[in-house]
Amino acid sequence: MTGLTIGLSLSPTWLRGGAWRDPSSGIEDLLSGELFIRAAQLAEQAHMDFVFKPDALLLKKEPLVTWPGFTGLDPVVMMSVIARETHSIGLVPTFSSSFTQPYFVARETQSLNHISRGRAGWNVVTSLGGKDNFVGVEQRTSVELYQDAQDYVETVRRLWGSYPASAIVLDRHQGIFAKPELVRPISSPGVFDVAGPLTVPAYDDHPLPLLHAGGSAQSKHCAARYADAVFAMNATTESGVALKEELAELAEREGREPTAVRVLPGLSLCLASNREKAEDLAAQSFDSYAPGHVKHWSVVGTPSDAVEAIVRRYEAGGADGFIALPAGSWNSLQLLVDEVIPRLAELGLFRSEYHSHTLRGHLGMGE
Ligand SMILES: Cc1cc2nc3c(=O)[nH]c(=O)nc-3n(C[C@H](O)[C@H](O)[C@H](O)COP(=O)(O)O)c2cc1C
Repeated sequence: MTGLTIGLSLSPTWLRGGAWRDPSSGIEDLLSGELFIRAAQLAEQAHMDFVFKPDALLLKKEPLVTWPGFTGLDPVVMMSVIARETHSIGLVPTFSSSFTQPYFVARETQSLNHISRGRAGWNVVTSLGGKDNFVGVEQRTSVELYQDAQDYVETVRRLWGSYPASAIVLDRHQGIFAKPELVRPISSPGVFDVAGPLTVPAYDDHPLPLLHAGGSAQSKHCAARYADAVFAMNATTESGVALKEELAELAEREGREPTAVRVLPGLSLCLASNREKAEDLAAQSFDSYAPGHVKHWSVVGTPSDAVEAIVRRYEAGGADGFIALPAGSWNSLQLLVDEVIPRLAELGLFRSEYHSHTLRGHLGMGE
């Protein structure tokens, strides 16, 4: 595996704190999709691997006084709109394995994969919460949630394969649409008694790339078995190195390559043309919410500071890339796109153009 993997979080971190109050923030378009189309188009301009939509299935009322908090669109609806306004960038919505049904998730993600012509992935989470919004969901321990998550992912993968791409014939002359003999019901492991087949044929005969976000021992076992990348919270290089080593060992035990699971820490980037301005921006935008909110790896400084921090961590083996969480203002995202990523490309650590138009292709998993 060579080069960085870079994703952009479409949780508008750059509008946090007081930043949304700036007249040019675009906050009015938070729910029209325009805000995220603009961000995704910028990410595509920098040839990033994917945009990724975190999700919450509950709303906390208190933060709404000062900023949007969990206010936001449904991930697949948002990604479907973005798919029509972009051409190459990967699209990774978040779906919980704790509350929703595998059939539903298999169908949504495979539909997005068609609409985007092979650019969809899935961020698997066991969820921050939301149990009370779903009928018939029991309280489960972390161990049970992750056991279910593994069965869930397995079921979704089998559903994706239940109506293979090769079943579609489209022979106008003979009037044959598909080969029903290739369409098969599935057997589901564990608690998910799902028969299939799916109504949506597979876009191609590969499973969609999986991202996973979590931190526990169970999460790492789940990632080692199924994930192609993890969205991690590694504030320090040392913790990133340790996570990479642990996942490499666990992946090998699962019969996978030690490099199969990329470690992508969240990287909070509060950028400006000089350090003083960046510090001011950080002070303004981080002021109004709880201290310690940036638990993530964080750079407050110039684009050169960001390049240096990224190169240092990558070369120390503490990350395979990062998920950008721009902070402070739109300008942090603009500087990431205009200065940080082109510099990484000049250093040979990132692509300077797309060589593929699918997410699998960007991740070097074959077309
Ligand atoms: C970096 C990171 C990002 C996460 N993103 C989400 C998310 O978008 N939606 C969600 O419901 N849960 C999210 N979670 C929560 C996890 O799904 C999980 O429920 C939680 O971390 C507890 O599991 P753990 O003990 O394995 O960390 C995230 C967790 C981490 C560490």
